[in-house]
Amino acid sequence: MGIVLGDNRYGKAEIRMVHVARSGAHELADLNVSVALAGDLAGTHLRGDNSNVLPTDTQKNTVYAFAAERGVGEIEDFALRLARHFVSSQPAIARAWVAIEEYPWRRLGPHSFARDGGSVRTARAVVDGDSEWVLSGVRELVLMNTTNSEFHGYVVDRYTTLPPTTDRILATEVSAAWRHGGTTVDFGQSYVDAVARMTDAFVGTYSLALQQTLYAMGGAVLADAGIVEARLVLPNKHHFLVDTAPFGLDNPAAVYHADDRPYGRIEGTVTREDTVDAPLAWDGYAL
Ligand SMILES: O=c1[nH]c(=O)c2[nH]c(=O)[nH]c2[nH]1
Repeated sequence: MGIVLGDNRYGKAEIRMVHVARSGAHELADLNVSVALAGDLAGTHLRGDNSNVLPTDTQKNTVYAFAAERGVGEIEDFALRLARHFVSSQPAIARAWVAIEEYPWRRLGPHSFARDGGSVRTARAVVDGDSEWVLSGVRELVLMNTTNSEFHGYVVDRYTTLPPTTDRILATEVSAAWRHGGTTVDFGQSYVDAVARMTDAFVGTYSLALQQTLYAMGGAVLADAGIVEARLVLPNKHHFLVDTAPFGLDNPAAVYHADDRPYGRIEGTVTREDTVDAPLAWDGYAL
């Protein structure tokens, strides 16, 4: 029976780089950069012929060198520069994926910062020959509505114990990513707007299901005409009312147990009607 080499890619993962821009008040970029390359790499797999292999160590150095030469700027632009470089400078490399996470720091002074507990900004640039895609995203965006959430009308079978509710806590930790229609975008402003619109949609939706809230949040991201597709993963962070009757106490929707597992996991994609799918942009992307 013959054995055939299938899809493969390789690269340096999780390059933790901190860049300090020192003109005026210092600017901090705290990044986690991952590179993956694909192309004519059969030789290394089949024979250990590394003549087409740009070492992952060199890829790491390239990330540092690009930051040293021109700074970082918006993470989408930095990812694009890197992905274009690997494809254009390496004849054997046909495709590059560069993913970046940016950790938030709050300014305390001209050269002082506190690591923020807030959400992580993400970006991914994918270059395949002449085709390019850019994704932006957010994760660890934790949101809660303490009312305006109901859940009822669902299927009831012999295993159902969940009571219907007309008033519950709705809480989630948003992981979302969205695809831009182009590559020339003010990514910083676009990110701020997308997160604000998504958050407003969570706050403003009277929810009959987290699925309904997801669709509203995805649609809010697509209110930006430059964004063509949004994918969201919303864990339903269940809050169960504690039974205080054994203590002779009322619990009028005040004391909850915040359960961490198991959780409902609601996933969805929202696209413009006329959008062409971009499977390579999302290939291997885990929200
Ligand atoms: O918003 C919800 N969607 C569900 O699909 C679901 N299932 C469940 O048990 N609780 C909820 N809540």
